[in-house]
Amino acid sequence: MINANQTPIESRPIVWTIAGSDSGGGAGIQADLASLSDLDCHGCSVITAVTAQSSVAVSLVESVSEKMLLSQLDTLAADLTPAAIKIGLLAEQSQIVCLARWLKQQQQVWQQKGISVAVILDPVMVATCGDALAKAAALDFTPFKGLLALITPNVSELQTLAGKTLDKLEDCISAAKLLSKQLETSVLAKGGDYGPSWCHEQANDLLVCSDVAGISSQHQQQSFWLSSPRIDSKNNHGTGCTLSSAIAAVMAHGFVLNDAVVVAKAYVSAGLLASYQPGCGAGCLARTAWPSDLSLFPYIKQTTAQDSLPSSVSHCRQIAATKQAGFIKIDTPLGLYPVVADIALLEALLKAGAKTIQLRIKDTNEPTLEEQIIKAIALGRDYRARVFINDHWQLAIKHQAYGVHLGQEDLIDSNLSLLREAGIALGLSSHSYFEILLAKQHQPSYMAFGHIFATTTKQMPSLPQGLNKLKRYVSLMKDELPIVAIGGIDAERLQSVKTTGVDDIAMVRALSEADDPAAAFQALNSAWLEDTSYGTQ
Ligand SMILES: Cc1ncc(COP(=O)(O)OP(=O)(O)O)c(N)n1
Ligand SMILES: Cc1nc(C(=O)O)sc1CCOP(=O)(O)O
Ligand SMILES: [Mg+2]
Repeated sequence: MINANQTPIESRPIVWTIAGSDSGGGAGIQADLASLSDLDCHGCSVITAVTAQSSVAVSLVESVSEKMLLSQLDTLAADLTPAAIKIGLLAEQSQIVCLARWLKQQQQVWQQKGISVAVILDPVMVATCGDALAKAAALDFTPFKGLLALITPNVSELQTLAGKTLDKLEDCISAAKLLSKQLETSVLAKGGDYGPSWCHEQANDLLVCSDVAGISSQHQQQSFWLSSPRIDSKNNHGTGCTLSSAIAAVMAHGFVLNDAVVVAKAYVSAGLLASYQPGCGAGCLARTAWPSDLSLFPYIKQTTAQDSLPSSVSHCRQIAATKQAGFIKIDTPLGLYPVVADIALLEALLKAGAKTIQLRIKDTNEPTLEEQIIKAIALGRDYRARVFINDHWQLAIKHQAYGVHLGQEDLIDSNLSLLREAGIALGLSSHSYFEILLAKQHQPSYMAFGHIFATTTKQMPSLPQGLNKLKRYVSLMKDELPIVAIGGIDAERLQSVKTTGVDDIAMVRALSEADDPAAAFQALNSAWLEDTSYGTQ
């Protein structure tokens, strides 16, 4: 049965896996294709090597010939253009050189056609049972320099690539950053395997971002710890293959790299929780579809100058829970939420019945800024409405506003403790899974997801999210806190936004550019309220 969030079969993005065949079925091409299909993609395969493998041993590895490798690549390229590529086992150095050369040429062809293809490399060297898969002890991946979106070594692979042991946390961080520079790619250094002492308690992966397309400038060239509780399962054969193919799948659906990593991590956690053992050795992960259980997603912590590891996940979650106590919980719908740039429109919309409204004055040098904020807060009291002040959190505290709306960039210069102590409600913007997880850690009163459709109101670094992404975000956050959709929403699009199950909608131009904003508000508000009951959509 197809659920509401599934992509129709005919519009599934194509993802290639270039990897080895695992006759045991738990890893390699077999795990990749199962994951790709489970995540609503059409998987194509380029087999690099055939392995005679079970869950307990690798008996034989035979690489395919260069002719066969290239023939598979050319045949696929002529017909089945990928949205993303995952590369797994490359059994010998000559395959690395051959594939990198082919990829370099093909990327130029795709670029000329305006097609962008993210390539994820999982530098597989050893099978879970401990037997070697690749011919050389240390493969050299430098031919892939500049061709990858992400490389995903585990600790032992990172050690091999770095040419030294990485017992100390600082060494591991430096090695990941160095690899990122050497290959000009983002790096996900996986701590999931039970390796050095710093990755015992939980699965801590280090994401080093390098020129990631479509993410906030604030996260560019930064590093993040992604921490998940360690799932104590011996059935972990194919974990790395599943993770990297899931990252490719999520990117193929148009999500940015950082999102793909956190969704794939949640997918792997869910797969491990439901894992099974078909043979005598390590069993394999279950395929459990696109994850929407928030507890499976990692806790994110940006690395600091000290590069300290986050304390345990439960400790981080406890801190988040303590913070939650401060921010106001919104228990009646925000409804149709106008965002306005002046007091006259604010008053007209309050008169028309708006119960939530935001004053958004972007010019910090506006001489009447404080005066307008004072007036907006007073009008909110008169009309018993929730008035949110955009950006100017100090003035909001000074004049005791109901709420403040902040973007994630605004958080750098704001003091959330002061806002919490002042009893002020907080709305936070999010533009991706990654930002949602970060925003959630502050336990705001509501979250706004945008921009759903193209907007001219504001220059956005990200692409419009569209309804499919909004649906995924809503299924992740529904019942956690109120979710507002913003960006390009108007009378025509209102019903389609409603079908995503989002709680509330915010609008700028649909009201400010209407001939009669008050009448427009009333018409849009009635359309929004029609057949909508809070929390049960
Ligand atoms: C309801 C709502 N959602 C999103 C925003 C955008 O906030 P932010 O990202 O801080 O951008 P600016 O509005 O400050 O340009 C918002 N204001 N309101
Ligand atoms: C102010 C704002 N913030 C957005 C976000 O995605 O964070 S989109 C947006 C503008 C929304 O304006 P309109 O309704 O005119 O498209
Ligand atoms: Mg802002």
